[in-house]
Amino acid sequence: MPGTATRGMLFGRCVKLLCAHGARSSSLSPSVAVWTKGLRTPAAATFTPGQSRAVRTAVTGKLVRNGEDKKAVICIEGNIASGKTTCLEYFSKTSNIEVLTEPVSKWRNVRGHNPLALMYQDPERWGITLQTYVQLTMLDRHLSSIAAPIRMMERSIFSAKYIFVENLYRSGKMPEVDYAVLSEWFDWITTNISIPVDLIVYLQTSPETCHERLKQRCREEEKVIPLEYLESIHQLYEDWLIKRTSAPLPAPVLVIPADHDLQKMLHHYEENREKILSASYL
Ligand SMILES: Nc1ncnc2c1ncn2[C@@H]1O[C@H](COP(=O)(O)OP(=O)(O)O)[C@@H](O)[C@H]1O
Ligand SMILES: O=c1ccn([C@H]2C[C@H](O)[C@@H](COP(=O)(O)O)O2)c(=O)[nH]1
Repeated sequence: MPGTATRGMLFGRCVKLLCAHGARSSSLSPSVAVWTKGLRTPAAATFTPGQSRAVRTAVTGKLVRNGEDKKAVICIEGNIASGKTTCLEYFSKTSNIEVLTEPVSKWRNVRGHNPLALMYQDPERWGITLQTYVQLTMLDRHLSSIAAPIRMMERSIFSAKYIFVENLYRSGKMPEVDYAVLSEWFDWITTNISIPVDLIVYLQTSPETCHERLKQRCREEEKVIPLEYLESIHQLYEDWLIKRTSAPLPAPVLVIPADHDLQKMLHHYEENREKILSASYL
């Protein structure tokens, strides 16, 4: 129909936009890899041996970043200050693993603005602003090219939506229209773009432990976080990853109790190393 963009055209435009942004922006990873829209029929695949970025197909019909879909993806999930960064730091010393921390520095400074601080000051006004940017930067993290065969990420686009957006909405701090717009974006992204996750490692802590560690870390924006906020986040994580009643699970879950002191946690990580890395054989 004249003047009406088809889903495919919109999709093509979105990819071009991503590429154009990557070419001139310093804040998101450059999107120079070849992208293909997975075909619905595997038999229709064209594959040229020897060309790692040749056209590949997927049975899902989703956009696939060539080559990256073969790599194992492990997401470390948990409450604020549960020890995710510390865990990633530990595994960063392992060859074959590339760790991708949460892009918190971007959330604290986007072109001179601090949406993280604004959200904590006035969630009703700035919740959508922060979470829109979180969604974009997490998507960028999921789609970035890495050299290593195993990608270990701090959180995911899924927890941004299922935990943080959900928490703002359910606590009455996000207007319904903001929630609807964010949900439309999230649904479009997850319907049209392949975001594979092979394993979720859940660092399970009590909200009290996180509150203590949060105070110890002393991040300026987070000084206003009360224990009740961490309790809500904890409950949402438990519903998603343990009770499995709230939202779809993108991958199997490995639970690691994480209230212990640092020494014991490092020991637990070592004990679970094989289980975690076996995600790369899946
Ligand atoms: N097992 C632990 N015991 C005590 N303190 C810890 C432990 N793990 C991390 N910390 C400290 O708690 C704070 C939050 O840890 P961090 O790894 O930054 O959490 P996250 O990335 O989940 O927000 C940091 O100051 C860190 O040094
Ligand atoms: O979707 C999100 C993800 C994170 N945040 C906030 C929560 C914390 O204040 C920081 C970073 O979290 P860490 O657990 O310390 O890594 O970002 C959010 O508001 N929305």
